[in-house]
Amino acid sequence: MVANASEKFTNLALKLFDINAFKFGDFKMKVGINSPVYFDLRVIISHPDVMNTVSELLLQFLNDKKTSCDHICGVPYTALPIATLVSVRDSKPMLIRRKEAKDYGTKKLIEGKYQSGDTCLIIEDVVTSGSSILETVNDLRREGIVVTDAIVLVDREQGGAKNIEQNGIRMHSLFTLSQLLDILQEAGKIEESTVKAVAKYISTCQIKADGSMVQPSSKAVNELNRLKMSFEARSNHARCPVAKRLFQLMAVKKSNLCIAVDLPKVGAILDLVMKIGPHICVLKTHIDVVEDFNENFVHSLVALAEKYNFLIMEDRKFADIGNTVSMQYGHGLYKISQWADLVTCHSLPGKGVLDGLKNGAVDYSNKGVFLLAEMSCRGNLINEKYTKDTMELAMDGSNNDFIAGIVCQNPHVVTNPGLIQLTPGVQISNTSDELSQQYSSPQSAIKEKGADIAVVGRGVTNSPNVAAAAEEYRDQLWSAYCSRIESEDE
Ligand SMILES: O=c1ccn([C@@H]2O[C@H](COP(=O)(O)O)[C@@H](O)[C@H]2O)c(=O)[nH]1
Repeated sequence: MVANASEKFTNLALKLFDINAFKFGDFKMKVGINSPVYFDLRVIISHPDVMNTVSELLLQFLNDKKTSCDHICGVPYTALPIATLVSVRDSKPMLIRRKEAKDYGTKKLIEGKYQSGDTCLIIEDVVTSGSSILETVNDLRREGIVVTDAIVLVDREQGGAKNIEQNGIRMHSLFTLSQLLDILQEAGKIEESTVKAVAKYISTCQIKADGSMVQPSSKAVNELNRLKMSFEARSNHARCPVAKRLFQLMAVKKSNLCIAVDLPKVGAILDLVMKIGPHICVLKTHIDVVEDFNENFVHSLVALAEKYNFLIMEDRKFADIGNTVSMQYGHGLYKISQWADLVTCHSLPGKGVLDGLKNGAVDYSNKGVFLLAEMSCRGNLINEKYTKDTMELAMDGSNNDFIAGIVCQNPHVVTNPGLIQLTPGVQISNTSDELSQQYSSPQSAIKEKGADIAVVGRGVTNSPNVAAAAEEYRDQLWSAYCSRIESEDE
């Protein structure tokens, strides 16, 4: 069946969300204020079907508006490929505005064949203040080219249209931010609280063409800053059912403590879990260090998890091709998928590792994954690009019902309030061990590193009184979380 125009718009909006062309959370903007919504339409060049639809809808929109022109010019850089497609579809010659004039040859700023008095339509991906459009318009006008209209894919509704119109240019948009929010909410992709948070931000954060705020005194608050949100509120933003459950469990139990039970004997593990169970939200295992593993052990562990209301995470750090990971997760001696609510996984193999995990679970709707974006040990080889690419994988629309959170060490990695930051390397009395592990205090893990859940291993398991130690860590971590969400500072 062929989609009608309105279905095409809706489908495009949903597809843009799924490919991460825009996201919700806490993002630093050019104007210096953090925004709850961020557009990155550069990603669409990796999706020819999206490029095709965008150019088709732009052309249709322009024809409907009867906007005529001699040339088309995209604002560099993101809009350049879009403008190229529209130019080809419409058989309309293109102009390219260089960001800097060449310092050799023709030294031209505007490339393409034109004459003074020709008309040109501007194409842009996203408009905030409109300053990028105006820079392009000014250079075209200096060459005598007449510009009266600009079309953008998304208008963030932060004053750009007005700023551009004050310079004699009509601005058209395929989508306004409000329209996108409506479509996403209608499709169940975002919550009402997200829509409200964005609307509040937009109304307080109108921007002039020079980048300054219209009302500099008004405090634009980003209500989607996860570091300031309660776990209850964040449970509404979780796309992964296990993450939702974990947020709620943490709020009810007032615990953001995960204990790593890296002990070799099942008896010792079960004995410890009975003592620490009341204080933890997650119990983390390394099942392959257990010397006397047997099926009864995992049954007992699951029973204790039910009794004390915590989730079980197997820190397997899967890192192989999908087929191998599928077997490691669902089969073998440990049959991890049968008893662990959560597992950890390296992003190194890419999407295939997640597909493998999904394949290895009988029903992955009650399972979740924490992706490793950073590690706690000194000298680890993870760099910024790896961390960023890991987050792209985590945010991919096809995985977000399976990704419960991220293992990392700094507060800027997780921007989405629906994802949980898990931070290992926490101890009160030591700052390192002899094998490169690095520790921070419970307060520093929560308030400086941005942890939602802190992982404590030997800090508890080596204590002569594990129950008291667990209680101490739990109290310190929970009060650091309460003070983080209550404090006024950014
Ligand atoms: O970057 C990472 C990832 C995982 N871990 C795991 O956490 C615990 C830490 O134990 P401690 O005794 O508190 O050092 C352990 O199970 C690691 O495998 C990590 O430390 N760092």
